[in-house]
Amino acid sequence: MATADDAPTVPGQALGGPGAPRQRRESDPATAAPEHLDLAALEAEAAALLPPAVADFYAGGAESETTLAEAPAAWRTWRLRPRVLTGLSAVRLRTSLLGSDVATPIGIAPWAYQALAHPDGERGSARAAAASGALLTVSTSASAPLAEVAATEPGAPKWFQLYRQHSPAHTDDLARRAGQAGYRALVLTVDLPVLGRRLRDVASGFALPADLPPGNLPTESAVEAESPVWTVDDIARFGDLSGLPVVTKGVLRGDDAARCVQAGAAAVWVSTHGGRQADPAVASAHALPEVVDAVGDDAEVYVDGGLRSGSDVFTALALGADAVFVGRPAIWGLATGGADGVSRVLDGLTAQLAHTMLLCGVPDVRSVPRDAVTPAR
Ligand SMILES: Cc1cc2nc3c(=O)[nH]c(=O)nc-3n(C[C@H](O)[C@H](O)[C@H](O)COP(=O)(O)O)c2cc1C
Ligand SMILES: CC(C)CC(=O)C(=O)O
Repeated sequence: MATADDAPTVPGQALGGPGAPRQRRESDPATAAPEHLDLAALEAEAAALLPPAVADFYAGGAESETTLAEAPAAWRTWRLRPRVLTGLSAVRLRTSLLGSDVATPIGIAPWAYQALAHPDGERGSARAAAASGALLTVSTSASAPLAEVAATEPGAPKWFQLYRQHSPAHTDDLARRAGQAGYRALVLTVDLPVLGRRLRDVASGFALPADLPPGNLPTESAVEAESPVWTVDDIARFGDLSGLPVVTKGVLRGDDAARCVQAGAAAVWVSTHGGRQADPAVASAHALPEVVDAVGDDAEVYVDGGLRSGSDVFTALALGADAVFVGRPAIWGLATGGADGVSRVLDGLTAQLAHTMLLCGVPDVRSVPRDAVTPAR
């Protein structure tokens, strides 16, 4: 429902109000109707299904995990200011991101090695994104080749996330191939000049299994294959190589955002990399307003990190984000239910967003007013 074109979202029908058909069991988070999405239960279910070291790799952050822990709480430092008596009975969820039409402003963040979570892997995420009308960002460190993921639901919009490789020729080749394969933007992840110190992985001895498909990487050790330093000149260079608009992911400061846009970035993506890089880093929810102010109308702004409910998403949109992305919720969906599990997460969060919009009297995801939220006192 929530992803239908301009179809109205009516609380009584679409959000499981009185008389709404109930097709799935409420007690099972993996099969619950979207409005009953229980991410905490899904997270626990995923952790129980996965080998402990893999579960820790997905769940973990860097250093003291302060940023990781604070991310969801930071969204909850904002409060909704519902507008009443608006007569609103339907909301619009559809929007456009760098010219691609999407049915929801909630996309899938790039995350590595998806075959470790479920055999559906990245192709499953691509099917889910297409089914939910959501944007998919595919990691350089995918466990499937970029062209194969692009060819899964080829009509659905996908972006390719680029890490710089040891070999400049390999990095250039990935950028070119991303453009040729039909990706619609190139996302340079700029917050990983070195890998964050992830103590859970040290403790567990996490290592990639020898039989994990190499995807886009020429060596057996994907993490060590990266030599990840970007400069601002790379924005124009990789835009030219790929023929794609460039997004810089991992920006937390207004001055950096302005530099990116000046250098030609079409969008800036506020992110702490899921608390896996600098720690303790400012929460995305607190960095977002500064970046939005610095960018103005010159580029799009996205955000990720700790978004776990429709009201979190609503807050991000009110603070000026054009779209949000989820990492771990998509991981939990894939681990517990493959492609269908990812779709349930996307549809559930989108349904929650629609619900919040109705409660707050906001008709359109493209224009959630800044004064729809206020700091908690
Ligand atoms: C297991 C895992 C793998 C990730 N792999 C990548 C990656 O390959 N490239 C990238 O740019 N970001 C990567 N990220 C960061 C995500 O894109 C995203 O910024 C983060 O997960 C958002 O926070 P959330 O998990 O709280 O939603 C990864 C995150 C996790 C948890
Ligand atoms: C290959 C890794 C660097 C993937 C990643 O971004 C992460 O684990 O956070």
